[in-house]
Amino acid sequence: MSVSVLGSGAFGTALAISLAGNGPVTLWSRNGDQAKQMRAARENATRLPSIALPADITVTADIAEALRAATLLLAVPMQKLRSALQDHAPALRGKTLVACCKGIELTSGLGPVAVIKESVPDARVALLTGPSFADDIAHGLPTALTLACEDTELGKALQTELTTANLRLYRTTDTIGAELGGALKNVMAIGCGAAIGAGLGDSARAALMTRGFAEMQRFAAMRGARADTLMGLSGLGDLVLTCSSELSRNYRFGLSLGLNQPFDSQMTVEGVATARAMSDIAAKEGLDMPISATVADLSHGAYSVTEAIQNLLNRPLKEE
Ligand SMILES: NC(=O)C1=CN([C@@H]2O[C@H](COP(=O)(O)OP(=O)(O)OC[C@H]3O[C@@H](n4cnc5c(N)ncnc54)[C@H](O)[C@@H]3O)[C@@H](O)[C@H]2O)C=CC1
Ligand SMILES: O=C(CO)COP(=O)(O)O
Repeated sequence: MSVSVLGSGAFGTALAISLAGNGPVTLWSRNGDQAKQMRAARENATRLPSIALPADITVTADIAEALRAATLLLAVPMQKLRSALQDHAPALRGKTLVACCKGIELTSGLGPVAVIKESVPDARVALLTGPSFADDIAHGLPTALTLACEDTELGKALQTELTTANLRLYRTTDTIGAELGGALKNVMAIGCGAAIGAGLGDSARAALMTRGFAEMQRFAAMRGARADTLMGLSGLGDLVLTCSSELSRNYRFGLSLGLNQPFDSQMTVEGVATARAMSDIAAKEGLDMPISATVADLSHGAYSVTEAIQNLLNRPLKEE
């Protein structure tokens, strides 16, 4: 089997670097100039500077070249996934499409697996998610991720194909639970970053992580996820990583809110749109999701971090 990665940002490039240890990989960029630069410099200077691209990676902007592979990893931001698929939908028919993005689509309220099924109905769909920074993967540091696929046999084949020397894949058939863990932890990471940025301390962060996890579990259960999936790498594992490391862009975005400092608008911060999508859905379903709603409002400048915390602290007392 052969693999291509569509999307040459931080995560797509890191996955290609890791997979090149297994054999040839094609890394596709929609930007011809960027592909040319990466081919010449053998690095992704904007997203993963100073990390060499192994010789087994072919960088291309020619989609036909990338689509020769049977397995395609889709490493684009969640809010861009549908348009990326629509651009090439006829050629994607029958392919195995592995979503590598984390989020809920704002316009539809759907996760990546459902968006792929709608956009390319006869594709074979899976999801790769879990705690991992692109930088760590690209440096060959040990990482464990979840490969989620409703079809057990396809899941096993992909687990074997996409496991590399330093990237160990676990398998589940619960795509809903796996994609919601990855999507919702970004919302909580923004909240935790904001709390730390505003000087509220590590105890406040622990409270936000724990009560945020309760919201993740509530939301995932409403969508039909298995409870144990949320306890695994794709849920709790990624929540812990993202809420506690400044390598996370969602966490750093939160920090900037707490510190009242500007943030680079070119940076992919998936939790902003997902917080909005998640709290809109929760409101419709009558689910209690105060932290998510607060993060959604905070991210759009509705109030300050201090006001947000006061709102959360002043809620009626309840059982844990
Ligand atoms: N960076 C990381 O450490 C990790 C990222 N992820 C997830 O991977 C996804 C992508 O994130 P990054 O690679 O970090 O973002 P990035 O901002 O570094 O790269 C995104 C890439 O997608 C491309 N793109 C955007 N719209 C496109 C379209 N319509 N068609 C084709 N390509 C398009 C951009 O040109 C860019 O190369 C996100 O959902 C993120 O949550 C998951 C795990 C780790
Ligand atoms: O998903 C990630 C870690 O698992 C990357 O987090 P950020 O998108 O916040 O950088």
